[in-house]
Amino acid sequence: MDMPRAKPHAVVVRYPCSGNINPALQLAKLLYLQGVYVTFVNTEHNHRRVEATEGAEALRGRDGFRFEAIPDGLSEVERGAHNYGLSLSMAVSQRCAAPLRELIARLNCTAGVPPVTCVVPTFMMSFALDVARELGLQSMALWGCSAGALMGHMKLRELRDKGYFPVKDETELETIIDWIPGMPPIKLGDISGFLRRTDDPDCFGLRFNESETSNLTKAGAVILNTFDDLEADVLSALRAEYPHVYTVGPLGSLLRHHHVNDDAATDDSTDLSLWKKDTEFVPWLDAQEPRSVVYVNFGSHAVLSPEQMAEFAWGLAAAGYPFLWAVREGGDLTGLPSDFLSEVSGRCRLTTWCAQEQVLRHRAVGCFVTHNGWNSTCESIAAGVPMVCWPGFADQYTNSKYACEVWRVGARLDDEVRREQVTHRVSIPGRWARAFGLGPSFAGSERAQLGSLKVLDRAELGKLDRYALGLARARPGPARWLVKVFFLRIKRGRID
Ligand SMILES: O=c1ccn([C@@H]2O[C@H](COP(=O)(O)OP(=O)(O)O[C@H]3O[C@H](CO)[C@@H](O)[C@H](O)[C@H]3O)[C@@H](O)[C@H]2O)c(=O)[nH]1
Repeated sequence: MDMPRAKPHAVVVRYPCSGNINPALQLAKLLYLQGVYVTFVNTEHNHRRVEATEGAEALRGRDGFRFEAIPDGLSEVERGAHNYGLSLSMAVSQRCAAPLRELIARLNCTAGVPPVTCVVPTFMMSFALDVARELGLQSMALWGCSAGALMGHMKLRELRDKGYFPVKDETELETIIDWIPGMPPIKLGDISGFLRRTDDPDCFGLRFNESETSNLTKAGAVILNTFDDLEADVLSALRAEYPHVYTVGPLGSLLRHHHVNDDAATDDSTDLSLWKKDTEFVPWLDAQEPRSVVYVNFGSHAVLSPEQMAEFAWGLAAAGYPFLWAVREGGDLTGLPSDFLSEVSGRCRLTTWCAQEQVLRHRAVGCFVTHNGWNSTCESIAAGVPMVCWPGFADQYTNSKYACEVWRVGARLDDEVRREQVTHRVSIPGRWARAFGLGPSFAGSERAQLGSLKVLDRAELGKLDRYALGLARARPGPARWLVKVFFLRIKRGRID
């Protein structure tokens, strides 16, 4: 008599920075909703942080979805050091393989838990791909950034070989690179923020990104949190070189689709955060005019100097719009000029770490001043909110380039931020909104100023979201792969 087949069991291992937590959890939850047993692995440090912000209950998991933790290999001295991010990358890549092996062995001996069949690491966790190969397991790597950023990263070695970097001075970052397949002509400095490191061309970050990108080819499949209609050209160029590249995004949209259609998905206990999420801004937002609020949030890594804080503060103040500004580090406002808060009293709401998707989807929000982390970029596009872009490192320059020049849903700030430019840029979407009758008034002369910025309206942008959802239901395309091929392959053990 045939024994019933055990459920496939995916171990999702995410890089321990906050930007990864949402897409990795969304993917894990989608796998779970497709009947895959999921173990979601945090580092012990982040596991404790999530417990502290969300409560132990949030990590309890449920039948078929468990949370586990492995050490990140970082000593407390290293954790407190200035270059914490680099030490973390080094420690994770060199010291986490053994704990992961032990975890998989323990899971395989746990009663009621099906044997592990697949390892799903996020980018920068390629040690997990080696562990999978060693144990004879399938593997898929989640690239949490855009296809454009992946193509740029894939070309780092070639750029080095062709002598484009190390750059001698910053003007060379303006060099236009027009030979990367599928990509529009792009400034060297927009291909990856790491190329901007003129002081240390051999920096660990750049080398690590280079090697981790080429290690992606060790995975049975590389899955991207994007969708074909957003990045058609670069995706087809990528697939010509790497046939195992698949699009599964926007993961947030797909999950929302499940929330609508699947009662089992409505319990959202896999939505976790490393910071306590502020939702107290909601009544304040409710009281604002439609599309009148400028939302400012530079994600989980950016640390602004006091001078940059002052330029943003006075630039926002002069624009005259109400604004919601996330100032991290436990609400440390020491960087803000002392007379600033009294100047903007009543139309400024400060927060620390907020429920960003909720903010972006609120009718009062008309513009997003962002660092262009990929998740923020996708969330803004899906919510139909135009962006004012101020990228700071890594893939954020590529995302900003696409947002401003390819999709034309954003306007870029200079690297050296100036208050006048902040005022001007955040005003564009506001004026544009009024032009379309969404705000109180429109002065005809302003239309000319809008000419250079073709911002789509919220309804048009919302189509992107709906289109992605449509694909999930019926149409051939990226989400079809997620829903059908991906899961069937995992279930049948045919990822190769
Ligand atoms: O107050 C906040 C701020 C952010 N978020 C969420 O946190 C995530 C932030 O992700 P992202 O916009 O990608 O920014 P980072 O955290 O800075 O992301 C890192 O990881 C990304 C890929 O996952 C890269 O694209 C970025 O360059 C890198 O900085 C998003 O889902 C936001 O909704 C909140 O919920 N509340």
